[in-house]
Amino acid sequence: MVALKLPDRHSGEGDVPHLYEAIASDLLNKGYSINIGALPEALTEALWQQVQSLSQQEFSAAGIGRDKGHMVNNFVRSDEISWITGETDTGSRWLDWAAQLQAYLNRRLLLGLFSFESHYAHYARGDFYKKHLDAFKGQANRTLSLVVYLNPGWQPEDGGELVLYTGDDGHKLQVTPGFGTVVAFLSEEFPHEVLPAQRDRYSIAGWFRVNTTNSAKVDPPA
Ligand SMILES: O=C(O)CCC(=O)C(=O)O
Ligand SMILES: [Fe+2]
Repeated sequence: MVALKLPDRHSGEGDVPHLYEAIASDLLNKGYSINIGALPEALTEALWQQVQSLSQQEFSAAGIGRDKGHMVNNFVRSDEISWITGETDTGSRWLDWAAQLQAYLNRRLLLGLFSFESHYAHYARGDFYKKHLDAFKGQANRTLSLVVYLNPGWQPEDGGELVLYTGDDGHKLQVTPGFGTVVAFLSEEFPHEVLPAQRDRYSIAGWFRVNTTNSAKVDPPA
């Protein structure tokens, strides 16, 4: 008798269109998407291994704002970050996964996402990130925020939820930072915060940008 092997949705990084489509349709309908434990398991495991192997030296205090405006402000956020590059196998697998998501969203939603940057974040016990927006309206910088959590066995009493303010009426959602959960939201639309956790909390935060190199100069005059 021939044993049929059923495809395992989480067996590899190849089977991603289902998740990409879930994110695309959620963004279209609501502007945000929450997918519990949805990142391919092998990739989540590898990222978890990597974040655990980073030494304290490879993390630095997270700042607010970019370039000259960049400031470390422990009143707003107290986590530490480490930028992800394609120099390691795991880093490049993650960046490939994000690039495929970018390509899918551009095809499906015509978002015109152009670049992606991301970092690991470590919130030690008690760390937080107060309510903020990842981008400011009118400055076409960060368009889509993406967060993935790397915390096996997270319990409700561990805290550390992401609070996403989804409505003008103050309506909010709380997301448990559980292993492989993937959250995406339009950066200009959704204020959010990270509540203090009772144990170490690991994540990746990333942002897709549109191309801001002065399109007026590049486009031919009408
Ligand atoms: O870790 C999270 O849940 C969100 C992090 C965040 O808001 C940020 O890094 O901008
Ligand atoms: Fe944020």
